[in-house]
Amino acid sequence: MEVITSLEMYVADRNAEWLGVPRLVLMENAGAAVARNILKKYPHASRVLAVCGTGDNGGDGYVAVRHLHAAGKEVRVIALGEPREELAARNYQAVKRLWGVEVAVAQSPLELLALQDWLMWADVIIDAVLGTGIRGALREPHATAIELMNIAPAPKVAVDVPSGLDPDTGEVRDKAVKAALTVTFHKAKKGLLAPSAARYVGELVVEPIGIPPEAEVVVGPGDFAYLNFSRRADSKKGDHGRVLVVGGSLEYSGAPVLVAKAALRAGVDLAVVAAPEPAAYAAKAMGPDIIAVPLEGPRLSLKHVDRIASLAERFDVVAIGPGLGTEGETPDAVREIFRRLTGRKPLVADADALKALRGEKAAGITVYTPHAGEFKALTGVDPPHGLRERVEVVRQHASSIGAVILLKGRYDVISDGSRVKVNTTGTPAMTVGGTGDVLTGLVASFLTKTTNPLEAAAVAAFVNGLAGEEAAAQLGFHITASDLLDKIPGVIRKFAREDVTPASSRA
Ligand SMILES: NC(=O)C1=CN([C@@H]2O[C@H](COP(=O)(O)OP(=O)(O)OC[C@H]3O[C@@H](n4cnc5c(N)ncnc54)[C@H](O)[C@@H]3O)[C@@H](O)[C@H]2O)[C@@H](O)CC1
Ligand SMILES: [K+]
Repeated sequence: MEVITSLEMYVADRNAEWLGVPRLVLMENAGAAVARNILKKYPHASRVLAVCGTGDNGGDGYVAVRHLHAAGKEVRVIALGEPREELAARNYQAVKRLWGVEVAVAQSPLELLALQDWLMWADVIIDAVLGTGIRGALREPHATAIELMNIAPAPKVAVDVPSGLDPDTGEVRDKAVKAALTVTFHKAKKGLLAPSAARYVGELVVEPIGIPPEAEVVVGPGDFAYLNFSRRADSKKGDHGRVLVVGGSLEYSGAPVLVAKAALRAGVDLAVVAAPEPAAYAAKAMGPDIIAVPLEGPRLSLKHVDRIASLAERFDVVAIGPGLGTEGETPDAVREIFRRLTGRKPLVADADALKALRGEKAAGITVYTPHAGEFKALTGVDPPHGLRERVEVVRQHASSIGAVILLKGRYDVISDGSRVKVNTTGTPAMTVGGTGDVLTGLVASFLTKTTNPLEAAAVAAFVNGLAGEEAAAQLGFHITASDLLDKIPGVIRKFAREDVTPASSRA
């Protein structure tokens, strides 16, 4: 049986909406599936009681109530408060307009106890109190509701997850509904299959609710849930990421600057460019936001390796490649730096660095961001044109190298060797030079916001593509990579939760 975590489910749900399947439709399908299963399993039950929490699990419960009412059942509802979120609230209001459906709101254990005869009245009880949104120890009146449902003789049908059970681990901290039937949605929540969960879950039915399979592959707004953009009120400089960019040469000075600026725009505190002297001085001249460390000579060479390795100690992520070139000792120096750092420091390798890394194995958190030509240089293989074949080739090479590979293209393909994501944002206007450097900066920045490099790369590709789309909406095919930089904050703010959390209690 295929399983899914509650976080993966949250992501798929948001990405389904992005793909054009509204969440209200998913909720409708979920609630209808619960009703259908009740009618099938308990055809002779005539009285149904739904106990609904204030989240979307309760929302599913209200939908089920509508369908059972339409099927001619006598239905009552105990609401543990008025729903706060829009979708559940809409279904709650719709239930209140039904003729003959009695709704009682019980927000305390006492109010629930007064409704005990409703629990005894029912032939079937729908448990729509808590689903994948359960957090921490049970609060009231939820704890009492679970206890009273378990005392009632009628069989319980759990919506998605028996309330009180951890959907990811199957653990029951306090108490949980002992269901006769659990109707879960899309895929089995992981915790439902834990051996200890069996006595709560009862019979398990998995119902599709219209989430397209693409919603688990395509990068969308849901994927931001893997990244932490919040800041504590007592944050200090450096807490939100320090990125070291190793790039540039006599010939190229702009590339590492684009990487650093993109990382800053995406929300790191510090981005430092370590570059050969001519590129470092040019970088400094490119604006007050850039700190540059000059490396003696016109290009990266073996004599710089020690310096870079010790400098890297003070950073959270190292991005290497843009503008380095492939002349002289540079490829040897790249390989040496890579060997010293891989497994010890999260790394992003791009551009000329990729050409030097053929045959190298990566360890720890490492992301490669090749375009088709660099992929060939890195692996010896031309990426196939068909998406399915491309996905498979990227997955195989990611697995054998031990890195996340983000293959740029019309559709970006991202894999860590087992999982695969595909990004569809972007525009042909982005073929202009430098957009890949911006992407590298985004990946580096996002590696400071998650421990999941696949998702850091996936969200980076998504943001980069949308920044390009927004710039092109204004300037058409006349954008430059710098235009993307200005669009990054707006794109991130559209999708990320950027709240300020309370100061830590530690001094
Ligand atoms: N893909 C999805 O995520 C879908 C979710 N749906 C339903 O939505 C559910 C998830 O909805 P939500 O994220 O709103 O979460 P829930 O409805 O599971 O729970 C959140 C509510 O419970 C309260 N709560 C959380 N922990 C508590 C505790 N320990 N004690 C007391 N109260 C607590 C919260 O304050 C909030 O009101 C799923 O289980 C499923 O039933 C479906 O509508 C369709 C698709
Ligand atoms: K439930």
